[in-house]
Amino acid sequence: MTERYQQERRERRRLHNTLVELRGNIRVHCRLRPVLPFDDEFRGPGSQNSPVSGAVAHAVDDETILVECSPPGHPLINKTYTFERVYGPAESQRAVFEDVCPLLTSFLDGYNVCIMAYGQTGSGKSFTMLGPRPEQDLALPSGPHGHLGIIPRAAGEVFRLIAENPSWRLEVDVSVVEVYNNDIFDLLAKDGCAVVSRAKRQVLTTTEGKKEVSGLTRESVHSAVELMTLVAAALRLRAKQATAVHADSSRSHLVITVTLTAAASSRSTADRQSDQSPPAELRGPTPQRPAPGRRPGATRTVSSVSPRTRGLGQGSQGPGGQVLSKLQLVDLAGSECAGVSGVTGSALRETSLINRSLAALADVLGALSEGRGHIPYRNSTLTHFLQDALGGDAKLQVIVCVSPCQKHVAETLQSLGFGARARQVERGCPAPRKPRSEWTLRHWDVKALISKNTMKSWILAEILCVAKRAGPQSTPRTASTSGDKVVQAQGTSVAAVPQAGCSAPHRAPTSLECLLGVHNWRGDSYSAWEATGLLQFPASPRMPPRTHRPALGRGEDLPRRHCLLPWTPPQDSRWSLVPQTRSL
Ligand SMILES: Nc1ncnc2c1ncn2[C@@H]1O[C@H](COP(=O)(O)OP(=O)(O)OP(=O)(O)O)[C@@H](O)[C@H]1O
Repeated sequence: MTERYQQERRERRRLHNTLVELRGNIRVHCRLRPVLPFDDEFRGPGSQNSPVSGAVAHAVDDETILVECSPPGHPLINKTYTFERVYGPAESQRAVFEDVCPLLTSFLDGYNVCIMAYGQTGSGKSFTMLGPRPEQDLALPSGPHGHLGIIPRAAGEVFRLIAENPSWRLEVDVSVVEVYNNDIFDLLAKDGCAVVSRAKRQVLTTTEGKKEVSGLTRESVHSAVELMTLVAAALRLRAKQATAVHADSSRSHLVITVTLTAAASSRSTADRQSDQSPPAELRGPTPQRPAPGRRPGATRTVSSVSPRTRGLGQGSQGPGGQVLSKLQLVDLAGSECAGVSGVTGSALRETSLINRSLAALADVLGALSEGRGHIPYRNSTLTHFLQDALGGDAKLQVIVCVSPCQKHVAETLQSLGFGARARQVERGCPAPRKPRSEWTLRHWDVKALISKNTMKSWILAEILCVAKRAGPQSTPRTASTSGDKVVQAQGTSVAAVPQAGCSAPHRAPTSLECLLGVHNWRGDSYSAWEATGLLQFPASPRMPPRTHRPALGRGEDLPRRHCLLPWTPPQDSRWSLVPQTRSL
């Protein structure tokens, strides 16, 4: 019984996440840290009767958090908040990572992804993102994984996914910056003696309107250990300060950006042109092997010259340097009440600038959730820098970290309010960076297609159903056939995606060509679908009568009822997916 209940909960959550994604919402998870020894001194009188000593915030279930206390001289607080996922104090780092792990598959699929931890000082942001004291442990990804945070696990997962597909030819670069006192510092920059030093940088806008940091150092990495070694070195430069709340408080926002680029290929142009099949992610050398002309650990710098006339992928990176996707991992500085943290002097100024930048972040989310015309990204360097992730096409995951203690209840309520507001934001469906002709049909791509193509959504929904039945973890393999990229999910082909430049006049269009409007719906479209062998009506008569078929031009839209109502489908005539017999 309990197992069935858990199963249904999981299914409900999965469906909810799908909905969140379809609506373009920001996913928000909440993590409640345990009461820790350093909290003892903050235990308040209103929390004495709490089931967990000193705790006033409780994870009621895996979607709900309750804050309940009666601070002296204040009205009773009894508030619940719901998030896509709530982690209780006993939940492991692994559990947190497992929920964000699918985003890394999206990153490899060509989506921009941003994972961000938000919360008050000492609430567990760095613990969640990095793990305990990562700057002291250089061998993170290969060491015991018990307490590793999201960043080292993500590094391991990215390289694991790449290694799973030896035909992919990618380069992975990493940059690390901190936003400190409203300025950006490059934590991988080296001085004249090749010693890593902090160098001040600026946010610029590229020709495509994207935000980039000028002159930013990007180090090429070929393994998770290499990546984490750089991160650990950068962390030693990050601004820290002991406060009354947290002895090791970060005073800056840390942003680690992992960039996936198509590496320059050693093959001739003719060779490349004769290769019909590879999607964008298959170009260039494998990440384990350095690209021709690039040594391991090579540094590249984003040019600061004429940022408006030079995109990130051009000029500084050579012909193979097309940026495919970016993964931003953000450990924000903690909000804090100066009275509680007891800071003075320069630390007080830091606190004020941290709070101001976090307030600017909340303002941006507020403006986005209300659909305002003007979004105040430029009110702070942090929001200006993260503009693409917040309002752009990135899949954004926010993890709100909270303390269970009564002393921090005001900050906890503020953080939970921030998370609730972030959940209200509705953006466009995240778009992959790759050209449409190179899309690989995957779980998320189909959903993007559904939202763009209402006419065919019912058919796409069928495809999605089959893809889902194969399981969210299934990674479809791609292969080349005569001009089509066939996508497999656990041995069942779900659709064929047209490749660029293969629209031979007499060739039967593939199902997805029809779905995408590449081929119009006149004439033989239905039988053409059958001819592909990918989608078919199992029962006879197979097609709607000609008079009832939609006569539409390319790209025209048709409400679903026109397809379905005039024609009564024969019994059991749902579109079925035919197992692919071609060898892949
Ligand atoms: N879930 C947890 N389990 C065990 N210990 C935790 C957990 N979360 C946080 N801690 C511990 O609490 C302390 C504060 O956590 P952390 O450094 O991550 O806070 P923070 O939110 O990053 O603070 P700041 O913003 O001031 O840097 C650390 O000693 C950390 O190891």
